[in-house]
This record gives sequence, C-alpha cells and structure tokens, in this order.
Amino acid sequence: MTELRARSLAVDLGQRHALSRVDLTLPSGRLTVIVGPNGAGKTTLMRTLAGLLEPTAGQVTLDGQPVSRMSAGERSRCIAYLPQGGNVAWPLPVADVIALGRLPHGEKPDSLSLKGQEAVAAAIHAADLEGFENRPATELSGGERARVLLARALATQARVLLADEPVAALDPRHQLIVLDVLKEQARAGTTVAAIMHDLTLAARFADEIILLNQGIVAASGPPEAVLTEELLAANFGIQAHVSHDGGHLVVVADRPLAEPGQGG
Ligand SMILES: Nc1ncnc2c1ncn2[C@@H]1O[C@H](COP(=O)(O)OP(=O)(O)OP(=O)(O)O)[C@@H](O)[C@H]1O
Repeated sequence: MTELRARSLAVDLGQRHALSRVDLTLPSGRLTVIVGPNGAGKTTLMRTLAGLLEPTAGQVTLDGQPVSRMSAGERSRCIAYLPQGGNVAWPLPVADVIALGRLPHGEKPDSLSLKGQEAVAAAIHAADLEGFENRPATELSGGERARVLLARALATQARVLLADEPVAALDPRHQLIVLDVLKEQARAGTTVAAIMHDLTLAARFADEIILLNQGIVAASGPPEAVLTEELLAANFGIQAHVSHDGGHLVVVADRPLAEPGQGG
C-alpha cells in the first residue's frame, strides 16, 4: 500500500500564504480529486506533493519517507506529475515523447527495455493514441497534446500519479476515456490524484474529493459529502443545484453569488 501524506503543510509564495495547515492522505487504490476556485492553491498543493516545491512548514511523505529527502531521480520514478496545460517544445514523434516517461528509469526513447516498450505501448493504448505514434508532437491539437503528455506520465508506471487538470482540454469522449484510465490506474494499486473543475465529472469518478479554498482544506470526503449546495455557495460563490441522476451526482451552477457564502 503506497500512501502519500501531507502533514501541517504550509507554502508561502512571495508574500502570499498559498497553503496553510494542510493535512491529507492519498492512499493507493483510490482516485482523489482536488477541486476549488481559481487561486485556491490546488496547483501549489500538487507541486508540493510531487516534491517540486519546498514547503515553508510541514512535510510530505511517501510511505513514511520525506519526499524532500528523496533524490530527484528516485522521486521521478515514484511520483509521475502531469502539469497543467503542458507543452511540447520539440517536433519529436509522439511515440518518442511518450517514451520520455521512461527517462526516470534510465531508458531513452531509442533504447527502451522490453518493460519500457510495454509501458509505452500500454500508455499509447490507454490514452487512445494508436495511429498518432509517428506524428510530430508539435503538430497536434491541444486535446491530442494533452493526451500525449498524460501517456508520457503513465509510461513511467510510478507508484503515484498526480495530474493537474488532465481533462480540461478534452472533448467529452476523451474526458471519459482519460478518467476511466485514471480510475483503472487507481484500481491497479496506484495512488492517483487529479485536479478538476468539472464538478459533475469529479463526482462521478472520485472516490474522495478534497475541496481547497484560500489555501486550506475546506472539506474532504466522498463526493456527496463535499459537493453540497451549502459548501459550493461558501467556497465557490455559486448558487448551485445538486441532484442525483442514475446514481450519479449532478452539479449545475445556477448563478454567481455577489460574495462567496452569500445565500439567496
Ligand atoms: N510564483 C508565484 N508567486 C506568488 N504567488 C503565486 C505564485 N504562483 C501562484 N501564486 C498565487 O498562489 C495562489 C495559488 O495558486 P495556484 O496556482 O496554486 O492556484 P489554483 O488553485 O491551482 O488555481 P487555478 O484553478 O486558477 O489553476 C494564487 O493566489 C496565485 O495567485
């Protein structure tokens, strides 16, 4: 059982307290979705969990080991991080970009081990990229590129997968495909967390939701406990209608409130 934990985490960015007193546990076998308004600290939290940002206070541990004390190589083998809106700088073939996910294992695109080749093929299949392998990665649509970068993260086969808005640029079919992949990864034993803004999709796929607002955890738990009309008003500043449809929670944002938390 892999467990990524944050204890009393605080991160200051310049003069701003981006995160304060964050305690959370991401267990393996579960898909945790992090939601919250713009500027809530979601990316800051995910980068800190990935060991890419040094906390001002508190600690992140992976199975009890402080992430900050892991070497960069060990960390990138254990924790795959998919950044928000990532780009591809070089016109490499798609298959080579995905194979870069094996670099933490010391494997280059032209010298993949058998395990590496299998990991890349599985990632191409999971991200629905068969037929794209030889296309220059710089000549893709935004959604296609997002799937290539997800596939690169999958190819690492890390124990932890952290994805910052993995479905933001995707069409509805590929949103479902990618979230199915993340859920399958979790079911296979990976610790998976994703940041999302689509609350209905989040409710449908998340085992647990963490609601972040102004750098603190405002609520966490199963979707129905977190995505309530009261918590959405207080934290997103929206009057929302939450209903059930075929066992799924549906969140419709009706209108913005003048101030977060203001009813009526
Ligand atoms: N380099 C920086 N220096 C100072 N403040 C920063 C820096 N980067 C981010 N911030 C601030 O920290 C806060 C948290 O930013 P963060 O990117 O984590 O938010 P987020 O919840 O991911 O937002 P979004 O939904 O818009 O992606 C914001 O108020 C942001 O303005």
